[in-house]
Amino acid sequence: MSVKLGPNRYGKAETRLVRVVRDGPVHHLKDLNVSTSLSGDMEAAHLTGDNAAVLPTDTQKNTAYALAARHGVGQIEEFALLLARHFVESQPTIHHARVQIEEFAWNRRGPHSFVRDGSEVRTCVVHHDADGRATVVSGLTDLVVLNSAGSEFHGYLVDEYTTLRPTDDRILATSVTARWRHTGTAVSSYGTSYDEVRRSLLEAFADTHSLSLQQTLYAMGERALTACPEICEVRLTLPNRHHFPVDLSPFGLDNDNEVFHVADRPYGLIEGAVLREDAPDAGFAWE
Ligand SMILES: O=c1[nH]c(=O)c2[nH]c(=O)[nH]c2[nH]1
Repeated sequence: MSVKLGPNRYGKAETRLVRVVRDGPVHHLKDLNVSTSLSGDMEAAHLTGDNAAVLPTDTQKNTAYALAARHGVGQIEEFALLLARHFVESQPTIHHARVQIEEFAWNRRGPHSFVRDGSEVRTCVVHHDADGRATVVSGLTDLVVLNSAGSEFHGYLVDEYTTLRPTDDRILATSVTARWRHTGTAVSSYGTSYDEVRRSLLEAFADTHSLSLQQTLYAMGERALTACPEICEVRLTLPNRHHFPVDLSPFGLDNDNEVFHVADRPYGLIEGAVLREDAPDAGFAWE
Protein backbone atom coordinates (compact mmCIF):
# COMPACT_ATOMS: atom_id res chain seq x y z
CA MET A 1 0.00 0.00 0.00
CA SER A 2 1.30 3.43 -0.92
CA VAL A 3 0.38 6.43 1.23
CA LYS A 4 1.56 9.99 1.54
CA LEU A 5 1.32 12.88 3.98
CA GLY A 6 -1.60 15.21 3.39
CA PRO A 7 -2.20 18.77 4.60
CA ASN A 8 -1.01 19.30 8.13
CA ARG A 9 -0.40 22.04 10.64
CA TYR A 10 0.52 22.21 14.28
CA GLY A 11 0.64 24.78 17.02
CA LYS A 12 -0.27 25.81 20.54
CA ALA A 13 -3.97 26.15 21.13
CA GLU A 14 -5.55 28.50 23.66
CA THR A 15 -2.66 30.30 25.27
CA ARG A 16 -4.40 32.49 27.82
CA LEU A 17 -2.65 35.81 28.04
CA VAL A 18 -3.53 38.83 30.16
CA ARG A 19 -1.59 42.04 29.64
CA VAL A 20 -1.90 44.87 32.17
CA VAL A 21 -0.82 48.37 31.20
CA ARG A 22 -0.30 50.63 34.21
CA ASP A 23 -0.98 54.29 33.58
CA GLY A 24 -0.27 55.44 37.16
CA PRO A 25 -3.17 54.21 39.27
CA VAL A 26 -5.31 53.63 36.15
CA HIS A 27 -4.82 50.18 34.68
CA HIS A 28 -5.81 48.86 31.24
CA LEU A 29 -6.48 45.18 30.60
CA LYS A 30 -6.18 42.94 27.56
CA ASP A 31 -7.48 39.42 28.11
CA LEU A 32 -6.75 37.09 25.22
CA ASN A 33 -6.92 33.46 24.18
CA VAL A 34 -4.25 32.96 21.48
CA SER A 35 -3.96 29.92 19.21
CA THR A 36 -1.08 29.62 16.75
CA SER A 37 -0.78 27.05 14.01
CA LEU A 38 2.18 26.64 11.66
CA SER A 39 2.89 24.67 8.51
CA GLY A 40 5.89 24.22 6.27
CA ASP A 41 8.65 21.66 5.76
CA MET A 42 7.11 19.05 8.04
CA GLU A 43 7.55 15.91 5.89
CA ALA A 44 10.51 14.62 7.87
CA ALA A 45 8.86 15.29 11.22
CA HIS A 46 5.90 13.09 10.22
CA LEU A 47 7.74 10.45 8.19
CA THR A 48 10.96 9.87 10.13
CA GLY A 49 10.63 11.79 13.38
CA ASP A 50 13.35 14.28 12.41
CA ASN A 51 12.33 17.46 14.25
CA ALA A 52 14.92 19.78 12.75
CA ALA A 53 12.22 21.89 11.02
CA VAL A 54 9.85 21.98 13.99
CA LEU A 55 9.46 25.12 16.07
CA PRO A 56 8.07 23.61 19.29
CA THR A 57 4.54 24.52 20.31
CA ASP A 58 6.04 25.48 23.67
CA THR A 59 8.15 28.11 21.87
CA GLN A 60 5.05 29.36 20.06
CA LYS A 61 3.36 29.91 23.44
CA ASN A 62 6.43 31.73 24.79
CA THR A 63 6.54 33.90 21.67
CA ALA A 64 2.97 35.06 22.29
CA TYR A 65 3.94 36.14 25.82
CA ALA A 66 7.23 37.72 24.72
CA LEU A 67 5.77 39.75 21.85
CA ALA A 68 2.93 40.91 24.12
CA ALA A 69 5.53 42.15 26.61
CA ARG A 70 7.83 43.67 23.99
CA HIS A 71 5.27 45.34 21.69
CA GLY A 72 2.14 45.56 23.82
CA VAL A 73 -1.25 44.40 22.62
CA GLY A 74 -3.38 46.88 20.67
CA GLN A 75 -6.06 45.60 18.33
CA ILE A 76 -6.10 41.80 18.28
CA GLU A 77 -5.81 41.76 14.47
CA GLU A 78 -2.54 43.71 14.66
CA PHE A 79 -1.13 41.46 17.38
CA ALA A 80 -2.12 38.38 15.37
CA LEU A 81 -0.41 39.80 12.24
CA LEU A 82 2.72 40.56 14.30
CA LEU A 83 2.88 37.01 15.64
CA ALA A 84 2.14 35.35 12.29
CA ARG A 85 4.73 37.46 10.48
CA HIS A 86 7.28 36.71 13.19
CA PHE A 87 6.98 32.93 12.79
CA VAL A 88 7.15 33.00 8.99
CA GLU A 89 9.96 35.54 8.74
CA SER A 90 12.16 34.15 11.52
CA GLN A 91 12.06 30.45 10.58
CA PRO A 92 12.83 29.35 6.99
CA THR A 93 11.09 26.00 7.56
CA ILE A 94 7.80 27.70 8.44
CA HIS A 95 5.91 28.76 5.31
CA HIS A 96 2.52 29.58 6.72
CA ALA A 97 1.19 30.81 10.04
CA ARG A 98 -2.40 30.97 11.20
CA VAL A 99 -3.11 32.93 14.37
CA GLN A 100 -6.51 32.94 16.00
CA ILE A 101 -7.30 35.23 18.91
CA GLU A 102 -10.33 35.59 21.16
CA GLU A 103 -10.62 38.72 23.27
CA PHE A 104 -12.69 38.85 26.45
CA ALA A 105 -13.91 42.35 27.22
CA TRP A 106 -13.67 43.74 30.72
CA ASN A 107 -15.67 46.85 31.59
CA ARG A 108 -14.13 49.33 33.95
CA ARG A 109 -15.53 49.59 37.49
CA GLY A 110 -12.73 51.74 38.87
CA PRO A 111 -9.10 52.66 38.15
CA HIS A 112 -7.99 49.06 38.57
CA SER A 113 -11.26 47.21 38.96
CA PHE A 114 -13.11 45.49 36.12
CA VAL A 115 -16.25 43.45 35.53
CA ARG A 116 -17.02 41.01 32.75
CA ASP A 117 -20.62 41.38 31.80
CA GLY A 118 -22.08 39.33 29.03
CA SER A 119 -20.67 36.39 27.23
CA GLU A 120 -19.74 38.18 24.01
CA VAL A 121 -16.26 37.51 22.64
CA ARG A 122 -14.34 39.39 19.94
CA THR A 123 -12.40 37.15 17.54
CA CYS A 124 -9.91 37.23 14.69
CA VAL A 125 -8.11 34.76 12.44
CA VAL A 126 -5.02 35.90 10.57
CA HIS A 127 -3.02 34.01 7.96
CA HIS A 128 0.45 34.97 6.79
CA ASP A 129 2.58 33.07 4.29
CA ALA A 130 6.18 33.14 3.13
CA ASP A 131 5.26 35.15 0.01
CA GLY A 132 4.06 37.95 2.26
CA ARG A 133 0.37 37.34 1.56
CA ALA A 134 -1.84 37.97 4.56
CA THR A 135 -5.56 37.81 5.26
CA VAL A 136 -7.56 39.08 8.23
CA VAL A 137 -10.96 37.81 9.32
CA SER A 138 -12.47 39.60 12.32
CA GLY A 139 -15.53 38.58 14.23
CA LEU A 140 -17.59 38.13 17.32
CA THR A 141 -19.34 35.25 18.97
CA ASP A 142 -21.95 34.68 21.69
CA LEU A 143 -23.76 37.97 21.04
CA VAL A 144 -27.22 37.05 22.33
CA VAL A 145 -30.17 39.03 20.93
CA LEU A 146 -33.95 38.74 21.04
CA ASN A 147 -36.91 40.45 19.36
CA SER A 148 -40.25 39.96 21.12
CA ALA A 149 -42.17 41.28 18.08
CA GLY A 150 -41.67 41.64 14.34
CA SER A 151 -41.00 37.99 13.57
CA GLU A 152 -43.16 35.64 11.49
CA PHE A 153 -42.63 32.24 9.93
CA HIS A 154 -45.11 30.80 7.44
CA GLY A 155 -45.41 29.79 3.81
CA TYR A 156 -42.90 26.97 4.17
CA LEU A 157 -43.05 23.52 2.56
CA VAL A 158 -45.55 21.18 4.16
CA ASP A 159 -45.31 17.40 3.81
CA GLU A 160 -46.61 14.39 5.71
CA TYR A 161 -44.08 14.99 8.51
CA THR A 162 -44.78 18.68 9.06
CA THR A 163 -46.37 19.57 12.41
CA LEU A 164 -45.06 23.15 12.80
CA ARG A 165 -47.84 25.74 12.89
CA PRO A 166 -47.42 28.92 10.88
CA THR A 167 -47.01 32.03 13.01
CA ASP A 168 -47.25 35.75 12.40
CA ASP A 169 -46.04 36.67 15.87
CA ARG A 170 -43.16 34.80 17.46
CA ILE A 171 -40.08 35.53 19.53
CA LEU A 172 -36.90 35.63 17.46
CA ALA A 173 -33.78 34.96 19.49
CA THR A 174 -30.28 33.90 18.58
CA SER A 175 -26.68 33.89 19.68
CA VAL A 176 -24.80 35.59 16.85
CA THR A 177 -21.49 34.32 15.56
CA ALA A 178 -20.28 36.69 12.85
CA ARG A 179 -17.01 36.75 10.97
CA TRP A 180 -16.06 39.30 8.37
CA ARG A 181 -13.25 39.29 5.82
CA HIS A 182 -11.23 42.43 5.30
CA THR A 183 -10.45 43.17 1.65
CA GLY A 184 -6.84 44.02 2.53
CA THR A 185 -4.65 44.37 5.60
CA ALA A 186 -4.23 48.17 5.33
CA VAL A 187 -7.19 48.78 7.61
CA SER A 188 -7.27 52.25 9.16
CA SER A 189 -8.61 51.01 12.50
CA TYR A 190 -9.66 47.48 13.33
CA GLY A 191 -11.29 48.86 16.47
CA THR A 192 -13.48 51.31 14.56
CA SER A 193 -14.48 48.75 11.95
CA TYR A 194 -15.33 46.27 14.74
CA ASP A 195 -17.62 48.84 16.38
CA GLU A 196 -19.26 49.67 13.03
CA VAL A 197 -19.91 46.06 12.06
CA ARG A 198 -21.21 45.17 15.52
CA ARG A 199 -23.54 48.19 15.52
CA SER A 200 -24.84 47.37 12.01
CA LEU A 201 -25.50 43.74 12.90
CA LEU A 202 -27.48 44.75 15.99
CA GLU A 203 -29.40 47.48 14.14
CA ALA A 204 -30.31 45.16 11.28
CA PHE A 205 -31.45 42.45 13.70
CA ALA A 206 -33.66 44.92 15.57
CA ASP A 207 -35.00 46.80 12.51
CA THR A 208 -35.77 43.92 10.17
CA HIS A 209 -39.35 42.72 10.19
CA SER A 210 -38.40 39.07 9.89
CA LEU A 211 -40.18 36.46 7.79
CA SER A 212 -37.42 33.97 8.66
CA LEU A 213 -34.05 33.92 10.37
CA GLN A 214 -32.56 33.40 6.90
CA GLN A 215 -33.97 36.77 5.81
CA THR A 216 -32.63 38.40 8.99
CA LEU A 217 -29.20 36.85 8.34
CA TYR A 218 -29.06 38.40 4.88
CA ALA A 219 -30.19 41.80 6.20
CA MET A 220 -27.48 41.70 8.89
CA GLY A 221 -24.73 40.86 6.41
CA GLU A 222 -25.93 43.46 3.92
CA ARG A 223 -26.06 46.18 6.59
CA ALA A 224 -22.51 45.40 7.77
CA LEU A 225 -21.14 45.51 4.20
CA THR A 226 -22.91 48.81 3.58
CA ALA A 227 -21.56 50.38 6.78
CA CYS A 228 -17.99 49.19 6.48
CA PRO A 229 -16.28 49.65 3.09
CA GLU A 230 -13.13 47.82 4.24
CA ILE A 231 -14.84 44.43 4.46
CA CYS A 232 -15.97 42.31 1.51
CA GLU A 233 -17.64 39.24 3.04
CA VAL A 234 -19.63 38.47 6.18
CA ARG A 235 -20.33 34.94 7.40
CA LEU A 236 -23.02 34.43 9.99
CA THR A 237 -24.01 31.49 12.15
CA LEU A 238 -27.39 31.95 13.83
CA PRO A 239 -28.79 29.22 16.07
CA ASN A 240 -32.56 29.66 16.37
CA ARG A 241 -33.32 29.81 20.10
CA HIS A 242 -36.87 28.55 19.81
CA HIS A 243 -39.40 30.06 22.21
CA PHE A 244 -42.56 27.93 22.28
CA PRO A 245 -45.75 29.26 23.90
CA VAL A 246 -46.63 26.99 26.82
CA ASP A 247 -50.03 25.27 26.68
CA LEU A 248 -51.70 26.57 29.86
CA SER A 249 -55.15 25.17 29.03
CA PRO A 250 -54.76 22.29 31.57
CA PHE A 251 -54.78 25.03 34.25
CA GLY A 252 -57.76 26.81 32.73
CA LEU A 253 -55.50 29.69 31.65
CA ASP A 254 -55.10 31.44 28.34
CA ASN A 255 -51.64 32.07 26.94
CA ASP A 256 -51.79 35.07 24.68
CA ASN A 257 -48.19 34.69 23.52
CA GLU A 258 -46.89 35.68 26.95
CA VAL A 259 -45.37 32.61 28.59
CA PHE A 260 -42.76 30.59 26.68
CA HIS A 261 -40.75 27.45 27.03
CA VAL A 262 -37.20 28.10 25.78
CA ALA A 263 -35.99 24.95 24.10
CA ASP A 264 -32.34 24.11 24.61
CA ARG A 265 -32.05 21.53 21.81
CA PRO A 266 -32.54 20.63 19.10
CA TYR A 267 -32.28 24.07 17.54
CA GLY A 268 -32.46 25.37 13.99
CA LEU A 269 -29.04 26.40 12.76
CA ILE A 270 -29.05 29.05 10.07
CA GLU A 271 -25.72 29.77 8.39
CA GLY A 272 -24.79 31.89 5.41
CA ALA A 273 -22.36 34.25 3.75
CA VAL A 274 -23.09 37.67 2.26
CA LEU A 275 -20.46 39.11 -0.10
CA ARG A 276 -19.88 42.08 -2.31
CA GLU A 277 -20.40 41.22 -5.99
CA ASP A 278 -16.75 42.15 -6.61
CA ALA A 279 -15.26 40.49 -3.52
CA PRO A 280 -11.76 39.24 -4.34
CA ASP A 281 -10.95 35.56 -4.03
CA ALA A 282 -10.81 34.55 -0.35
CA GLY A 283 -7.60 32.53 -0.74
CA PHE A 284 -6.78 30.90 2.59
CA ALA A 285 -8.72 33.46 4.68
CA TRP A 286 -11.39 31.01 5.94
CA GLU A 287 -9.13 27.98 6.48
O1 LIG B 1 -36.62 31.33 10.72
C1 LIG B 1 -36.82 30.11 10.59
N1 LIG B 1 -36.27 29.45 9.54
C2 LIG B 1 -36.44 28.11 9.33
O2 LIG B 1 -35.92 27.53 8.32
C3 LIG B 1 -37.24 27.42 10.26
N2 LIG B 1 -37.62 26.10 10.38
C4 LIG B 1 -38.38 26.02 11.49
O3 LIG B 1 -38.90 24.96 11.92
N3 LIG B 1 -38.50 27.23 12.10
C5 LIG B 1 -37.81 28.13 11.36
N4 LIG B 1 -37.58 29.46 11.50
